[in-house]
Amino acid sequence: MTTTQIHAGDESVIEVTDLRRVYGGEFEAVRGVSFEVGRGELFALLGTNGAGKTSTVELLEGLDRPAGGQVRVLGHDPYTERHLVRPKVGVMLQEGGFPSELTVDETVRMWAGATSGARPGAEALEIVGLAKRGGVRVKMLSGGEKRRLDLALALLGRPEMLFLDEPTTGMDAEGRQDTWDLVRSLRDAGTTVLMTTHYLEEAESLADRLAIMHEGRIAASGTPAEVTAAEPSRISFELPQGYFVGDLPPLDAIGIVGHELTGRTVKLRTQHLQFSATRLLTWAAEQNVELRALDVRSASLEEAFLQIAREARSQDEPGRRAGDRQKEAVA
Ligand SMILES: Nc1ncnc2c1ncn2[C@@H]1O[C@H](COP(=O)(O)OP(=O)(O)OP(=O)(O)O)[C@@H](O)[C@H]1O
Repeated sequence: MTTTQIHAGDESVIEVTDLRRVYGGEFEAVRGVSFEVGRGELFALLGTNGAGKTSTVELLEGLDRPAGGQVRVLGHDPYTERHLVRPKVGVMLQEGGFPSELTVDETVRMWAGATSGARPGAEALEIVGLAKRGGVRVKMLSGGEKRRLDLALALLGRPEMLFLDEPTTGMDAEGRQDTWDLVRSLRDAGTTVLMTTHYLEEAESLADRLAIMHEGRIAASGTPAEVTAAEPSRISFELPQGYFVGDLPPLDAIGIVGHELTGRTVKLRTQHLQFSATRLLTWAAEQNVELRALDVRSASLEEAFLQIAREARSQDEPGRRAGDRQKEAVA
């Protein structure tokens, strides 16, 4: 899928049109990105390292003037009308950067002083599960706890719109799950959320819609189901004793677009999972054989992401032959 424009529902909280960002007058980190985020939606921006996610989000936060294109957040230009946008927006940056000698309580108080209509600090700490850590110096917090503190600060102003830049980096599995529950509950309460993440499972679990960036452009976009639907599903099993791959029904006739044999384990890829699996199981029943270690699954977002990244890279290398790309797709 290579959609470059993403449409939100009825009311757009974020509208990005042909956005560009250039560093040092020559390096174009964001090269014509367009998408919309609707009110109450959770939108995830994914991408390879250096794809331009942070560069894009910083423009949405009004930290720089775009080199080209347009950004509207809550109906305003976040750079020239920052004073109108900032009070309604919560931002959790990748690096919080608050003084590490202060305690958690002192940090929250300091931040609340600079936030209009701030909720009580204790309430923000309670929401993120840091209520009992108020007296601890920031430098003594674990990486995951620091991310929770970042989130508490972003929530102080009861934001309509929340920017989360890699919100669960450094958290253990439980902390990550708690943060996911929290982000979901904020979204369910009507907060619009735009997050970047390296964890594809996080995007798959949380995002209503997402975009995958590669080298400054959107390479794929849609709901997690739409993005993964374009990728082949997998069927794997152990070849029954005494059988060879050639004994299976003709693979192209049952919708298989790629196969691999490792020892006796067969891995098949198909765009028509139900059709291929039914034909294969019918064959097994007719042969009266059991397909041991049978595993049938749709593509995960991770597989879709890796494939999109591979395709994007191969398009960057026009000298590569189409056959090479096919081999990679089968692997
Ligand atoms: N201040 C800067 N000056 C020059 N180049 C920059 C600057 N900030 C980022 N870049 C470059 O712009 C590109 C996009 O960077 P950006 O941080 O937006 O990517 P990202 O998708 O957020 O990456 P990551 O997943 O690694 O955080 C990278 O090539 C990066 O090296």
